[in-house]
Amino acid sequence: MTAIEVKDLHKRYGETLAVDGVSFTVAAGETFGLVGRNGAGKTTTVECLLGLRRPDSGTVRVLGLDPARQRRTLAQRTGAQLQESALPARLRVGEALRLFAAFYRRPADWRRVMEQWDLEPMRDKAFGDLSGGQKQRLQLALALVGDPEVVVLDELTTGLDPVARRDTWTLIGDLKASGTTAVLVSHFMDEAEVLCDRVAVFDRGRIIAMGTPQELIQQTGTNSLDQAYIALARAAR
Ligand SMILES: Nc1ncnc2c1ncn2[C@@H]1O[C@H](COP(=O)(O)OP(=O)(O)OP(=O)(O)O)[C@@H](O)[C@H]1O
Repeated sequence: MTAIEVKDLHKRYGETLAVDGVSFTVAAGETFGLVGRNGAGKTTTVECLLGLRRPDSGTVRVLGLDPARQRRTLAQRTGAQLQESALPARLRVGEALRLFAAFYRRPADWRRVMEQWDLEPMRDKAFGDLSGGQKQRLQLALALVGDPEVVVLDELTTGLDPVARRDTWTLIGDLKASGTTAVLVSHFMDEAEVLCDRVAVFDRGRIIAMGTPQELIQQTGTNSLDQAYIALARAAR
């Protein structure tokens, strides 16, 4: 079953062509990675998946719905952690999780999610007083508290310490085992290699390569996704 279908997506901001004919599908239960240089169009693409931006042209379907027209219905079935999203500074960790859970008709147990993401010790701490990595962990927990069928995680482990990063990989592994479809945007190729079933490499608004990490490694005659990515990015210049 297909969870996400993107066909010939175009999005322009004034003079900037941010997304220039992107197409891909993500199967239900798949973990799909979007990698590529700064400004390559990854965030714009995921914002179109979530209905936060309206495509100029092309088709986007998530769980069979059009995000631009059915955003509220879709929001019940999706979760998202986006770059630089902020919460009110005084909102406490426990309150944020309880509040977000209440947005959903069938949420996960927010207390359990709080424990999973190691947020229990800072339950009564205000968002504004959290460290960068703690904020990031809270954002990830909030993305998952609705027990979504599709989750979009933009820069999954940016700002996390090495231990929190590995813990996050384990939790994403659990998510995968539970059958959740995940779209990960990442600049860490080691992470994409371990977590993603398939990866799309973005460059200047286009997908220049797509496949399993192993396929991309073989295609470029390299030994890791990191090396494969660098070879692909250089060849595209
Ligand atoms: N709201 C906006 N207004 C104008 N231009 C924008 C806007 N958002 C993004 N852009 C431009 O669109 C292009 C694609 O940006 P986008 O954020 O989608 O890239 P990205 O691949 O997610 O980058 P990064 O890895 O740096 O997060 C960039 O050239 C960016 O400057």
